[in-house]
Amino acid sequence: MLLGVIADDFTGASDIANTLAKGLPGEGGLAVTQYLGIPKSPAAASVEAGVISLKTRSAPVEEAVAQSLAALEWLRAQGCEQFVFKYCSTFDSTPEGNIGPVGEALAQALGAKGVIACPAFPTVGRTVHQGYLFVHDQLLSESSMRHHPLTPMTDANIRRWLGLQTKTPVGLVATSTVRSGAASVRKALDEAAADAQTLVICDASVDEDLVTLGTAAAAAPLLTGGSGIAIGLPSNFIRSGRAKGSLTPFTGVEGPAAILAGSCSSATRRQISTHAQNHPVLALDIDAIMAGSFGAQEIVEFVERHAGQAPLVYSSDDPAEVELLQTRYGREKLAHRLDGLFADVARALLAKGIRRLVVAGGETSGAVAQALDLEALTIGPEIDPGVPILAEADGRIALALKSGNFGAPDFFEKALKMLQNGAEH
Ligand SMILES: Nc1ncnc2c1ncn2[C@@H]1O[C@H](COP(=O)(O)OP(=O)(O)O)[C@@H](O)[C@H]1O
Ligand SMILES: O=C(O)[C@@H](O)C(=O)COP(=O)(O)O
Repeated sequence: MLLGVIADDFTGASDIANTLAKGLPGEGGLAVTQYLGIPKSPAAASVEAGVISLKTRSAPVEEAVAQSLAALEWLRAQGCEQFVFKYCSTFDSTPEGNIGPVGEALAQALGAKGVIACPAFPTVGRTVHQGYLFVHDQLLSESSMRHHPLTPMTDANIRRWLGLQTKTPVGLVATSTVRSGAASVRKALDEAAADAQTLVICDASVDEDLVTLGTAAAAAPLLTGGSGIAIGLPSNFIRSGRAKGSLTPFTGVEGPAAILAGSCSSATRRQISTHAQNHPVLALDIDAIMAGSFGAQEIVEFVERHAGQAPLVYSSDDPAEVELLQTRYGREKLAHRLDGLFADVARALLAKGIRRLVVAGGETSGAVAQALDLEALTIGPEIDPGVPILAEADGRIALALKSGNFGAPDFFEKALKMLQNGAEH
């Protein structure tokens, strides 16, 4: 294994696995496997990039650090030469963490300073200018991310926000330096290192900026960022002859299907209303769930009753209702209960022979994937930017784990078709 990625949630892991598998146009990507948690056995010899999905984005800081270091150890034991810490393109974190503490702990373990920190993902509108993160034409703090149920993002100055989380000062490499080329970026990162800066926010607003950052970091032990930071990395390995440059084939999986959505993001809510126009949907009654009068069994019955019609079950709600429910039940208790419910539903559906499953939301996907006890998934074609098809090696089940904010309004129908037919939907 050449490249090891530690991702702080499961959808984010799919997102960067997709970037690495795709590579640059005309060059091909790396042979990527997404692991669900830290594997218990060694990786297959054919794997060039291993992406470990953790569920540490909203975990207590010490737990997130410990799990990330354990993932680093496993990847080191597989022979990785370089490591990436993948977090969200909207920098999902709180003033306590976990981007800062995990980034600093990994850097310390690898003896790295002047480490790139760049959440930019221009394809989906995430760009960084002078250390300020934009979501399309809005500052992060003016976007719908200010209402996120677990990590409300209220400051777009991510250098300042990250500074609240770190022990060492946070640097900045601005666009003017990035546009001067990889050598200038390298020099700026070396200067940052000499100045005791561990993490350095790097501006990027187009893919070419990210390729420049990737080239500048060809020999760096550690990079951190969104999936965009990986755009230039396969090239480093392919051009130096260390990787072949390949595309993973996927032929499709036939059989029962379902969609589960726990994401409350505006993109997911739009996808739910689009899907509801011509498919059966079940909106969960949260009060009934919290009272124990409605649960996994009723949900599975709904899915079975609508077999063949792409049934969708969702807990998603608008920010005002989410706030109300959180006040009523407590933010963590509610999220824990809903994540657990989706996990129970997924386990029951798998036992009943589900073959295609689409899940919306990072925390929700983490809970579901853990419940399904899947260890390693290969990466198939991209459904929408940042969301690939995932398949178990033995072909038992194909999945799409969709980041809350990703995907076009018709994502759910398109995803189920692609899980069935491969790239031809
Ligand atoms: N109606 C709801 N009210 C409050 N919290 C909810 C509701 N529905 C889902 N949640 C919780 O909100 C969180 C959404 O996070 P996540 O699944 O990561 O979605 P996203 O990818 O949009 O961030 C989950 O922990 C989920 O359990
Ligand atoms: O970087 C991104 O935006 C995604 O890969 C991601 O991590 C999104 O997380 P969720 O919205 O919690 O799924």
